[in-house]
Amino acid sequence: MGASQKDFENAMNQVKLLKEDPGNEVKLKLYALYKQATEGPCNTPKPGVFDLINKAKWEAWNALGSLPKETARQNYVDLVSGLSSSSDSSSQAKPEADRKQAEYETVVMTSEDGITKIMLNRPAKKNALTEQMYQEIMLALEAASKDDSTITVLTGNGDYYSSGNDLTNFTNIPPEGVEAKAKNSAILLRNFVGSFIDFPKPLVAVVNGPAVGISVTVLGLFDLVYATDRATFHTPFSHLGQTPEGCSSYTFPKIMGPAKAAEMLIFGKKLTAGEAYAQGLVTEVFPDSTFQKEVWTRLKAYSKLPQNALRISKQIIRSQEKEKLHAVNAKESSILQERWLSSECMNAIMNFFSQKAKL
Ligand SMILES: CCCCCC/C=C/C(=O)SCCNC(=O)CCNC(=O)[C@H](O)C(C)(C)COP(=O)(O)OP(=O)(O)OC[C@H]1O[C@@H](n2cnc3c(N)ncnc32)[C@H](O)[C@@H]1OP(=O)(O)O
Repeated sequence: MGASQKDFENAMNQVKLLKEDPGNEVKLKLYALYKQATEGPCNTPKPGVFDLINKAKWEAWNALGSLPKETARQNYVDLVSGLSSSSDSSSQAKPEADRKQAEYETVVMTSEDGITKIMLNRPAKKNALTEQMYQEIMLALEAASKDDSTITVLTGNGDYYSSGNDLTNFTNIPPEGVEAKAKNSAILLRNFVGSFIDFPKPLVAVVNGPAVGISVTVLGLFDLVYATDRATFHTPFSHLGQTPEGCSSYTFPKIMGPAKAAEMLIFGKKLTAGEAYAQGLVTEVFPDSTFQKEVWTRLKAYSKLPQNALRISKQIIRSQEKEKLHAVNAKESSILQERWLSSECMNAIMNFFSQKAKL
């Protein structure tokens, strides 16, 4: 079977994460394969002789002749995969501990006692999610889905679980790049949430402090949510001129009923950990002083349960509504793509940075 649209989109995102410049020749190949995969054979007039860069790009695309779109997509994915592994090869010589860490800059991934822990690691910024961080979480989830651990945990370093989307993701964009930015962000969002929908093993959120925005909404896709009593749950989408994501427009009304979901998702009501527990978003709340000890003791016991039974049970539950979740995710992402272009949203983000509107 050839590369899927999702493999192709993942490969496009991986290109942005390459640590080393792959050089002009490879960049031209990537460009040509991308055009062929998305538009088919070269269909534009040859640029003039002095337009050197566009001429080189055109020639690379044109050289692919009538290569089918699907083959171009597969070749693009293969080329990126080769680049990613060769850019990792320098780290492969390093000791095991170093190697694991070298792959990620914004998360820390560790595996012990049958539990893989993915820890968001920008404590000074309250673990706000940059584009790099979305990518690294997806890569970490992919790795966790294939490792030999039984349970996967997402948690935060420092006093916050996460303050949600890093609002700098939407700053310093030149006017002519705004639409492309919204489109790429919607693709990234859809892939990010998709990796939670598809995650095959039991997934646990260890909510070590306040959670905001997308870090709250995706909780509806976890199997267990353990929270410290210091945690709060806040989805200030309307304040930001935005709309719900993370499948919360579907999962929250199911979990807590439409009235309580509306309070959170439309009116931005911030819940305490106790309220989130009462509404079914949180599995259990622990006193902050014993939170880490109690949670990890519990998870270590769970991780000794038969691995396949856990995984299969999760998959039976998820399979009932996987298709629905993907459809909701696609819709929410496409609505947000429009929202990000609105003056309501742009003004709210500017306000945050001018310190007028801390939420
Ligand atoms: C690819 C795109 C996908 C998009 C998906 C859609 C997602 C939507 C959402 O997640 S919406 C929610 C967005 N988040 C917020 O609106 C939270 C904004 N932050 C705050 O309101 C506050 O920072 C706080 C309440 C989280 C914490 O307040 P406080 O305790 O007073 O700390 P500071 O504000 O001083 O924060 C310390 C430091 O961190 C920076 N920071 C915190 N959160 C964010 C953020 N979300 N984006 C960017 N930067 C953030 C803050 O600016 C401070 O930086 P500084 O020390 O001043 O350099």
